[in-house]
Amino acid sequence: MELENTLYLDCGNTRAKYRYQGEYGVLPYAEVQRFFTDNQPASVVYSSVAGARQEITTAADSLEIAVARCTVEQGFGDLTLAYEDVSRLGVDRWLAMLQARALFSDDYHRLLIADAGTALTMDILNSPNQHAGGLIAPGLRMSASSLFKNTVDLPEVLLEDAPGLGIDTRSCINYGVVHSAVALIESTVVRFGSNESQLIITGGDAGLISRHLSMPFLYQPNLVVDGLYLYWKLKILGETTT
Ligand SMILES: Nc1ncnc2c1ncn2[C@@H]1O[C@H](COP(=O)(O)OP(=O)(O)O)[C@@H](O)[C@H]1O
Ligand SMILES: CC(C)(COP(=O)(O)O)[C@@H](O)C(=O)NCCC(=O)O
Ligand SMILES: [K+]
Repeated sequence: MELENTLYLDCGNTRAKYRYQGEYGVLPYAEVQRFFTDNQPASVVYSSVAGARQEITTAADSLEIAVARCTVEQGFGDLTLAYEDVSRLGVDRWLAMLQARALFSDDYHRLLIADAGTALTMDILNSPNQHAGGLIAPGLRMSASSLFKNTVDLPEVLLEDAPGLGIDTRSCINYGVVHSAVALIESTVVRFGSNESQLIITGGDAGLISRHLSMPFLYQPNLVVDGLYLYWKLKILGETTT
């Protein structure tokens, strides 16, 4: 499989993100077939937090495109994962860690990664090759919708920026949801970081959250899909050198 005409797809719980011929985008699952037909990638490499994705295998089969699926491997690239059963670790979290290490390969800091997608996850690398562990919390949209679903009187809120304390129900929900994520990220950095820590933030809600972070951070919108590209590059190079 070649690298550049390969379509890289990171499939999250909400939607897929792609990297193709150096470009990035969001791909709703309903549009996978059309995207494959229009672009005719030479091959597809994908990661998925929800098992095999039928939209991808069906579209690829119909156009005779080769497909490979990325799964978590303990020790890959010398990264030791904190999970005993690494098959339980979300592949998106793993790819984010692989890419974060690559970004700081020359100038190493303790790395803290926050991925604000459907769920909000964090992972901490104490040293380049050592995953210390992480956390999983509800994502912003999920938090807002759980308030709506589990109460009589709260409305469904479309999240937006939360500059100050709420002055009506919607703005109170907005503030509470956005700032609970901000507070979780900041407290995790304070607790598990060091003077040399680097916070990296990605995911669909990273923009909304990072506006309120009172500490330095690096925004990497394509962290996971770039990690998938890196994974595949290492896999291919590894395969050709052995
Ligand atoms: N246009 C959008 N469609 C869906 N989610 C969006 C959109 N814009 C922002 N979001 C937020 O981004 C989250 C999904 O982020 P994303 O990183 O794509 O998730 P995942 O990797 O879990 O599929 C949603 O839960 C929502 O809070
Ligand atoms: C925690 C997640 C739901 C996050 O998924 P996402 O928000 O990217 O859709 C996903 O990484 C997952 O299903 N993980 C498996 C459980 C674990 O990581 O322990
Ligand atoms: K996530």
